[in-house]
Amino acid sequence: MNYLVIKCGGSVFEKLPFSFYQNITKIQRHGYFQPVIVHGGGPLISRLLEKTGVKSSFIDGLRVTTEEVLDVVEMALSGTMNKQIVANLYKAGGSGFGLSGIDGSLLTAVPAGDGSLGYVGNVAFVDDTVIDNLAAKEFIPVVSPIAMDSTGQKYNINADVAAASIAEALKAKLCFISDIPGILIDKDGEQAVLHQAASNEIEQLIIAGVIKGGMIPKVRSALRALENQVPEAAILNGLDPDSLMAFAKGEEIGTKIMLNTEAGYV
Ligand SMILES: Nc1ncnc2c1ncn2[C@@H]1O[C@H](COP(=O)(O)OP(=O)(O)O)[C@@H](O)[C@H]1O
Ligand SMILES: CC(=O)N[C@@H](CCC(=O)OP(=O)(O)O)C(=O)O
Repeated sequence: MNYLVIKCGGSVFEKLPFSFYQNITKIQRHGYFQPVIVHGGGPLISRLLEKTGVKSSFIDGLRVTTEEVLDVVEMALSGTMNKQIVANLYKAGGSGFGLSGIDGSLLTAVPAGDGSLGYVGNVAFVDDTVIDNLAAKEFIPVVSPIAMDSTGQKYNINADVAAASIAEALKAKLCFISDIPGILIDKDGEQAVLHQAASNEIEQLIIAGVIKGGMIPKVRSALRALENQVPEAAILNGLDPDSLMAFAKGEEIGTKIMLNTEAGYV
């Protein structure tokens, strides 16, 4: 199956035009790709945490996750966000199937980093047969990034990380739908979109503080995916109703993330 992994960011979710969902169903119906949606929901999680008085902080764009935070993350992602995306797809004529990384053991997690992030995980294994089975029935999988380890302990996976891992397993093209037109840099005192970004430039931009916060897991996950047989990765603007379809048709749009070798660096 020719998959396209579409990571839908919480930053843009509430502002996405209806045509975004229509385009996903068109991409499937016209046979461009079988879409797989992986979604975040950072702003909703933050709002719910604030309401319940639970404090959380970020390290390099990753939310430090205590047991209390994890409960809220799961509620927001696997509940509200996941089902709203399935409902939006339905209104656009598509058949979404909502699941988290826990369901069918789609994603197996391992703890991320040195433990200072709490219950934040990385993906050790993706059971792509779960996706294949849904796609064979013409469902559009809609995945929330919660996963278990081999003992059944749950983890909060950053949605960019989960999307990249799923794209790696499916060897699929990958796009990150966010609230910016791509990686923004300062050019002659004005903000400009970097249309292509290679590994070495990306690391320099992180060190310089130009790429920060939630953009860090996005670019790092994209680079890792490209190193693991993902053919293409781009950051697209969800507010531009044509960007997803343009990417699906092979046009260069947003920021194309590239490995150094691809970009001509040694
Ligand atoms: N150089 C950069 N160019 C564009 N956005 C950046 C950059 N550095 C940091 N960001 C931030 O990254 C955000 C996107 O990441 P995030 O908030 O996690 O979004 P999403 O929910 O779509 O994953 C942008 O809204 C912007 O505030
Ligand atoms: C570990 C980690 O950072 N998890 C994220 C999961 C949601 C997410 O990634 O949402 P966006 O795509 O909207 O950023 C979080 O708790 O916010």
